[in-house]
Amino acid sequence: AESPTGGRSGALSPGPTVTGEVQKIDVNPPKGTRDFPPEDMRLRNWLFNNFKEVSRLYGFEEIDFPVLESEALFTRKAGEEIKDQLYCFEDRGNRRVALRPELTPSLARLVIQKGKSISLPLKWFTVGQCWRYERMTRGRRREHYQWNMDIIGVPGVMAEAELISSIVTLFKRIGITESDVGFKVSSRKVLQEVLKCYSIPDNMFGKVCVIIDKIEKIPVDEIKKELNAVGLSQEAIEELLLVLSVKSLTELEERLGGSGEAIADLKQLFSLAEKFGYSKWLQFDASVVRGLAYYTGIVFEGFDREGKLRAICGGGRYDHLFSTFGADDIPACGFGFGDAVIVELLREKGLLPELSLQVDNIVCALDEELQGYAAMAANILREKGQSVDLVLESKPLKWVFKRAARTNAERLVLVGNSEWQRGVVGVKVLSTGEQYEVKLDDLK
Ligand SMILES: CC(=O)Nc1cnc2ccccc2c1
Repeated sequence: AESPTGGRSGALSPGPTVTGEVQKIDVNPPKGTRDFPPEDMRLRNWLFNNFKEVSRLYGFEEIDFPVLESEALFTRKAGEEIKDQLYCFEDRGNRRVALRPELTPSLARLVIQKGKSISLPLKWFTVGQCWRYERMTRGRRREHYQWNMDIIGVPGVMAEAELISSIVTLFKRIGITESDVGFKVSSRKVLQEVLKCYSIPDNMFGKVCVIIDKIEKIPVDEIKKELNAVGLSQEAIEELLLVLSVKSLTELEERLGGSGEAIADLKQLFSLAEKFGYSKWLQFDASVVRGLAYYTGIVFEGFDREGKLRAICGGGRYDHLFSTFGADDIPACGFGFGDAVIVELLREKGLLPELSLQVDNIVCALDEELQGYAAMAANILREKGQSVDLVLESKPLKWVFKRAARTNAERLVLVGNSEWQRGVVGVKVLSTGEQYEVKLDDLK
């Protein structure tokens, strides 16, 4: 790297400048963010490739959109934490923008943008980085990656059943079973039916759900206070909390009566779970509401049965998100699956995969003037689809063997003078120690 005064210098320590010492930069990533050096990147790719393979198995199409969005996409007025922690700012064009805290609003924006030109149902997925800005306190991460799968245009709970099935498939692929995790399932229509009895206006629904989602995070008195503050009567609050503590569908039916949509949806979902073969993974839990204001129906979250970790994934139906963006409503449901909790779970269960760097060949010239021939050998191997780590400077053989061991190279290909004269190269199979010479063209 050229230092400002043209002297040679290492990559990180620019030489002295004309005006004096240059301040050494901070080599750590910004607060709350992570780097992915090779080893971490191998684990991330392993996880994301599983996400993508499951999406393919379910016939979903991959989409993407900018990490930067108009702030307006996320300014819902339901007291959500995701809005309080929005990573937003004014750009140089004085536009209010935000680093997306979730992916669903972008997906809805794209669906609306595509409008009539797309035929429903849509099955779209993406894996994207999401951001939040928390005051320096909690030292929590400010970014994570989420796998999202969404089905747009299917009103029936077959869509939710299909989505949960895809998550079960993911879990099985990475070695997680129903003894490790489960899904808590409920429907926000339960809350809706209760609130309707107390003539709570619809626009309060999202707010009430966001408050109730905190039921296991803050004291119940605080919940009552917040519910009271948004206008719920004492009686409504008591009834609500009672319904949320219901432990079974049967009990719920007794309480709500068997005619409501909530019961019908949940019964159908549990019977479909039977057919999909993942009944053992599901349990009804009336207290599950999820913290996003736009859910309107079935909601679910994946949890670890030891109860040590935060929700692994979560999702549900959001039939009115599109109208909040000024478009006609389209029935929709989806889920988000983060990249953090699942890794903690795999670590706990000793299921983290051993992913080592692997290269098929290390190719090395035995002396300087043979570099070009080493490049030719590398070229031939690469054209055959073989990976080659080409030694780019003249190095002692000891160094080459050390590197071959570190990179788990399959073979060492040595380009030597006398061999080259005879049109061959030396090959050493590192796992067996077998050595042989071979014509360049016969290298395979
Ligand atoms: C465990 C974890 O990293 N959670 C996390 C980290 N970053 C986020 C960023 C935006 C929204 C949710 C987020 C959640």
